[in-house]
Amino acid sequence: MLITIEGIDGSGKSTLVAGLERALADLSPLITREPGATWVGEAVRRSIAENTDPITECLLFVADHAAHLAHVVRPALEAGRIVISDRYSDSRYAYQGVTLDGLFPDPVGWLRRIHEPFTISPDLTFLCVLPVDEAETRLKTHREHFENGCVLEQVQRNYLSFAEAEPGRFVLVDAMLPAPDVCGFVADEIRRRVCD
Ligand SMILES: Nc1ncnc2c1ncn2[C@@H]1O[C@H](COP(=O)(O)OP(=O)(O)OP(=O)(O)O)[C@@H](O)[C@H]1O
Ligand SMILES: Cc1cn([C@H]2C[C@H](O)[C@@H](COP(=O)(O)O)O2)c(=O)[nH]c1=O
Repeated sequence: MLITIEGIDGSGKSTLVAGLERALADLSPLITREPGATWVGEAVRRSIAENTDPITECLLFVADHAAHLAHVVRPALEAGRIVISDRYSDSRYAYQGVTLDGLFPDPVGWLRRIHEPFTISPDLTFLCVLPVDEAETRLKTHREHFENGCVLEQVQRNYLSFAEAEPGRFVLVDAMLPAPDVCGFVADEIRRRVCD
């Protein structure tokens, strides 16, 4: 089973994933992330730090996804593991849907088409939803160029439209709740789906 955790920067994904690793220890899930589960993630981090042009950056994120699938996600799923990924393909559709906007028509459609031949769709996606001003307050210090209120508003709008289009896959998470409650809600939902 492939489970993904999505949401804007500062919405509590990493905190949630750390909590799930403890709460679901008996299920031995493989915990992973994008970008950064393979060496390609280092190139992605460099492109973010250097404010590379949006197409180069996007293709590096896609390369990171391909390497993540080949070397981490696919082998774990084939071994029967539950995989929980902090960000996955929906991050591309939501963020690069914004950064590529205006460069050519329908960037989200293009992103979906280039993923479709090789990606594995998640079985379940938890979308952490948080007002952008609260996310900005939580981020406080280090900011990447995506961590700009205006960009994050558009990214969150994209995410919510994806959730509306695929209600069977997406579960909305109220990220304003205290961290232990967020984790408890998601862990219960995962256990319920695993037992179904
Ligand atoms: N439910 C919560 N309530 C209040 N603060 C929280 C909650 N969850 C996380 N935080 C705090 O908010 C900040 C951002 O959380 P976290 O790093 O988990 O977000 P993230 O979505 O992984 O961010 P990014 O995408 O930028 O890596 C951290 O300081 C964390 O301690
Ligand atoms: C996977 C992915 C990520 N991003 C953006 C989102 C964040 O601002 C940064 C780094 O992610 P982190 O969770 O804060 O470590 O990259 C993106 O634009 N597109 C993607 O596909």
